[in-house]
Amino acid sequence: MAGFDDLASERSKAQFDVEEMKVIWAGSRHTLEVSDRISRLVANDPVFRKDTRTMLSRKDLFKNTLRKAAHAWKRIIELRLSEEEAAELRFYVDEPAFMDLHWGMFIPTIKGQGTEEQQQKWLPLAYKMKIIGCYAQTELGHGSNVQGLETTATFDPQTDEFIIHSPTLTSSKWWPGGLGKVSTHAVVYGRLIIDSKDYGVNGFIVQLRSLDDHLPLPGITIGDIGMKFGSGAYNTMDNGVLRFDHVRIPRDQMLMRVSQVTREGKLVQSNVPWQLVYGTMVYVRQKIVSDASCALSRAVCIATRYSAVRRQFGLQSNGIETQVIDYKTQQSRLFPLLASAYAFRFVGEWLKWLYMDVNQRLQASDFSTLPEAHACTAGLKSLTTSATADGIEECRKLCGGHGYLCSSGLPELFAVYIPACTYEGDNIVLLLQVARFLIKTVSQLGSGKEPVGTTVYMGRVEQLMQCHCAVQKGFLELSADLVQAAVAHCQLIVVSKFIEKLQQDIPGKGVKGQLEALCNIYALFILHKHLGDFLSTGCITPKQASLANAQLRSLYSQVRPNAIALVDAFNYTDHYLSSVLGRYDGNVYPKLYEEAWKDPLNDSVVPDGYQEYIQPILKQQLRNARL
Ligand SMILES: CCCCCCCC/C=C\CCCCCCCCCCCCCC(=O)SCCNC(=O)CCNC(=O)[C@H](O)C(C)(C)COP(=O)(O)OP(=O)(O)OC[C@H]1O[C@@H](n2cnc3c(N)ncnc32)[C@H](O)[C@@H]1OP(=O)(O)O
Ligand SMILES: Cc1cc2nc3c(=O)[nH]c(=O)nc-3n(C[C@H](O)[C@H](O)[C@H](O)COP(=O)(O)OP(=O)(O)OC[C@H]3O[C@@H](n4cnc5c(N)ncnc54)[C@H](O)[C@@H]3O)c2cc1C
Repeated sequence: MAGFDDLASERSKAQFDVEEMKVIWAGSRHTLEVSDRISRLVANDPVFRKDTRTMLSRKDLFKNTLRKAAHAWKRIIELRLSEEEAAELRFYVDEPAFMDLHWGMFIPTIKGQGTEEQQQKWLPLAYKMKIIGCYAQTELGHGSNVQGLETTATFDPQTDEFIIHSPTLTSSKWWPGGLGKVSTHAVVYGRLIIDSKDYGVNGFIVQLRSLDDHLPLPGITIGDIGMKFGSGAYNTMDNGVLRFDHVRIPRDQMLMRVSQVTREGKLVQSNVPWQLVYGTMVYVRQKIVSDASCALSRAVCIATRYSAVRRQFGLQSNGIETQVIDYKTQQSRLFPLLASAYAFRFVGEWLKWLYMDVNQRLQASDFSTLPEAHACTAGLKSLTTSATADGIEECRKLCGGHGYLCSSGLPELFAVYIPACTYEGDNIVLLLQVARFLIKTVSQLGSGKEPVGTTVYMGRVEQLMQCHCAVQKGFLELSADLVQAAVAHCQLIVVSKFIEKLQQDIPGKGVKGQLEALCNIYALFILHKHLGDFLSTGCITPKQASLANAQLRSLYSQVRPNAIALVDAFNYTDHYLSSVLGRYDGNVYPKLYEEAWKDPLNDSVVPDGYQEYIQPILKQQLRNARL
């Protein structure tokens, strides 16, 4: 039968050791073992089913998410899962929920911005989930412009408290995940006011709901901000709205690693840079880059398997049509995405290392690499999420009409993924940060300060000094071009990190060869996409451009027999993929047919509403016909 045979035959053609590639993708043999074990644990647990998610009402969907989160937490305790295993469990449960913000932002903020004492007080409560926290920064009126936040935290020396207040409608906190219905606490960002003087934005731990009956505490108005894009998708999350009416908190609930307010109301700055108030965002952006390769590889896995099963036109001598994966146009759309998934995986690994390195340095009061860590996390978050969002949509189109069905898994994946281009920093705003960093680096070239890290190449480009003079005349005027320059800088990082990966010891028959092909596809595809820029700046000649395109076509042919094995190496379970088109066994058509009958519309042969709305029309037509 088509599908079973097709994928089995594809797998037999692979020219490399798939099991070794799985290790490369996972990062290590140990990580592969953990991820494989936990993915099966989730797939075999009926509480974690997700096949009806897109058909549930918001209330049912949300309650079901609470059920899953509680069950996940129970399993984590019962099985004594390590932090690594718990994170894998969250990944395979595959459902955005309040837990993400509690573990992913609330706890890291206390760790990064709290003093030792504050950590000792709050972290044990948070780790045991005796309190549940979220990250309340964005307001109705300001998200990107953090320094424009309006919430106030005014010090009252009489009582040794801060008074947290929302002075305007636009100062209402708006968007924080987990806030709407679940969180008992939040890190709230607001303007520190002492003696009528504004000292800018700082973080404060604020209790929102009673730990007894979950009702909002006095002075607090709180709720969910409403349905978001798509069915299922991010609607499992209670993104919330929050207003404060002169809510009092003890002074020691201001996060005081960066600056402290004394009992007398004096502001004392510590030796750490004030930018550490933005530290959680660096951490989460780094995480988002790692996650981009997961979302993209998932879409690519579905589209690649389906492209090998789907046949259209080109009747062959044996009487069967051509697999759509054999069309060069399909390959030229699909294989660059396959290469991007691998490229993002490796740059994500590197970024994780960079983040750990900067953290270790921060502990030792070395703040020198913070600007680069900020630029890299901001830029790569922007590049990888934009490419992944576009890539998922391209995979939907690569699957033709069936890609539009929820049962393909692609619509929900797209809907849940696209806010990544906005949250944790709008992608254009973040690229402007990279542009500023690049301009600053260029401006220091003449002063003898050698560029380091990802900007080391700048020391070799003489024309850059002239660029700097031009940019000095108008950063805002040139910002659209500067954003392109920032993207180019980030692409260079992605390609360099892929090349560095290839320089490592890579065991397994044929594995290195496949990765080299993918690396070359990624680099040449980027060149192809921006051919105009490369030609107009004289970086390459027209002859080189045409050679590069010929090389790209030949690389597609090289990857073609290995395509299915390259997506098998992601080691995704059918539960995780949740796609009829991407099934491991390729049994697409019978399952698509079966799936259709599960739709609630098919519960009855004659639909609800027939007698009210359809029958009268039909009868009317009958009368008109008689007339
Ligand atoms: C079903 C359940 C299962 C249960 C299982 C349970 C187990 C769970 C286990 C694990 C789960 C873990 C899951 C983790 C997942 C985490 C997912 C999170 C999801 C994300 C949700 C989204 C959250 C958000 O969106 S939060 C809000 C984010 N907001 C933003 O990003 C705002 C963007 N704006 C800014 O960052 C700034 O305003 C700005 C940078 C744009 C501008 O800043 P500014 O006004 O101060 O101006 P400047 O540009 O002048 O900057 C000044 C100076 O600072 C430097 N700078 C800026 N930013 C930073 C930084 N971040 N770090 C360091 N330095 C920075 C800048 O370069 C300037 O420096 P100069 O030297 O040039 O002065
Ligand atoms: C699903 C989701 C979850 C979220 N979770 C949280 C959370 O848990 N906690 C939290 O605090 N926040 C959260 N947010 C908020 C999120 O961080 C902000 O929406 C994000 O930072 C973008 O800010 P904004 O909405 O103000 O966009 P805006 O800044 O209003 O952007 C609108 C447009 O203006 C452009 N723009 C803005 N400034 C500039 C500039 N200087 N130059 C050029 N163009 C510019 C942008 O590119 C964009 O096109 C979440 C958002 C979403 C969508």
